[in-house]
Amino acid sequence: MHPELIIAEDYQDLSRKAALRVAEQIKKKPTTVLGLATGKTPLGLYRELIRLHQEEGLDFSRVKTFNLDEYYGISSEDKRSFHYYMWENLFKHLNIPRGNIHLPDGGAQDIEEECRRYEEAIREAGGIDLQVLGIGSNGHIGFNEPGTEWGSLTHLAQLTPETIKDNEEEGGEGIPGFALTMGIKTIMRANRILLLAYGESKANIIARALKGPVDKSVPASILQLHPGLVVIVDKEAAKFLGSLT
Ligand SMILES: O=P(O)(O)OC[C@H]1O[C@](O)(CO)[C@@H](O)[C@@H]1O
Repeated sequence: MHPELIIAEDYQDLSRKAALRVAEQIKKKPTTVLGLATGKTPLGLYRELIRLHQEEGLDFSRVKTFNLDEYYGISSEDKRSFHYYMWENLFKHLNIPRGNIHLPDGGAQDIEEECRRYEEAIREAGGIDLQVLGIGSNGHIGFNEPGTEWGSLTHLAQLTPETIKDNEEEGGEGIPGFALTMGIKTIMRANRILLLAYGESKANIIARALKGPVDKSVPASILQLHPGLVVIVDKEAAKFLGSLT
């Protein structure tokens, strides 16, 4: 069946199952290039990866990472930045060399150049082996909001009021209105994609993304066309998936 759909008991189970997939990938290919996401959803996965590193010796010394996105107009030291989030929630707990970690630079002066540089860095690393993805309540992936072109590469995106509101609920007031994000095409180029979602609030959008028409109004719906898509959701987020299960 396509995509591979795994329904977890709860958030902890989802996080463990996702971490096992990431760990398997790293064991199979120690030089794995991971695509990483921020937001609430991957926090449990990151905690579990830290545990696997600390207790079971999962080795990140040759792993490379590329994050999906970063807010525009704030520095990487800013506590609202995804640099800060990633450092605090994952990187500082692992044995990954700093030089192997990549995020778009939201403080870059020349945006177009920064976007080109980011695409080039992904290409030079050999492309993304496994991309971890969450889904926004409006179906966005990375910061590719509804209407984004399927052929988009890394670019400056304007966030919708809905996304700003969601992210302020998580990250506090004053979230920038723009971000640098991998494009839909950048994401679709990954060899494998691990899409994660939990909770009732994601049930509707997950069903539209996986069972609805492939349409730009739901950016995540393009994932139906990805041959290496693995979806891990908890029971609540799976509520409307019906016949897919
Ligand atoms: O996991 P959350 O917090 O629901 O966020 C969903 C998605 O929204 C973003 O944070 C961007 O708004 C993505 O990076 C994330 O995957």
